[in-house]
Amino acid sequence: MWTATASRYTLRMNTPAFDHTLYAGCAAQIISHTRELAAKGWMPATAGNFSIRMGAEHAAITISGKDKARLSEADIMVVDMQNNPVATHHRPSAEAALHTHLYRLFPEVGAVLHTHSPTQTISSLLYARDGQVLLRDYELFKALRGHTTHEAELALPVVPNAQDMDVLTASVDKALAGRDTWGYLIAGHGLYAWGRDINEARRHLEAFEFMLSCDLELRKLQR
Ligand SMILES: CSCCC(=O)C(=O)COP(=O)(O)O
Ligand SMILES: [Zn+2]
Repeated sequence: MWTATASRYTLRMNTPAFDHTLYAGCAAQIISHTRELAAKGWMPATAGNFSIRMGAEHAAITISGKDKARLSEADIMVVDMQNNPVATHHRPSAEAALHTHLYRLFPEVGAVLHTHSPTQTISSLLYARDGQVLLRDYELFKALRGHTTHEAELALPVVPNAQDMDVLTASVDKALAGRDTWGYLIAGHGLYAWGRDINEARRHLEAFEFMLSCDLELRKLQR
């Protein structure tokens, strides 16, 4: 009886908390995308955070405060869907709650990317009062999953910034209700974009960045 109990205990102790091979693959993808986007100047001064879903219960995510231009595998950790660190004492991104919120809300979401480019930050401040940026007639709508034509109007939500993640998550919940979007802006802060995998999330992020930069240029010309 004692032996059986002991061996069951040992078995549980040896069970890994997550699939390490899957984690290593996710970490490699996060590292290459963060490096490329940091090189564009979209992640200054340690800003931004990236994650990839690892099944129903876990996500690989950047550790808080790291220089996103110089990440190595040791800078990527695993959290559960309530933002608790898994098998590590590291602290996840200060905005991990915004990532897991999207994974809980949308089962098809496989990756979440957050950057702080100047264009994203300026647009988010310009449109903070409106609560959205209205984008019209861009061919690049077709880079967004589910969009097949430029003949459309797309509202990118803008939520107020907050340091309290419960407050911020509640604002995002409200802004996303009944809306079909692959991203949102946080005022004075930056852009969140997501997709079924990291390549799709990156495409969505770049499409939003491009359309927001066109919008800013148009505003200058129309003055
Ligand atoms: C230095 S930028 C302020 C924090 C932030 O907005 C961000 O995106 C990075 O925070 P993290 O904890 O993920 O490093
Ligand atoms: Zn941020």
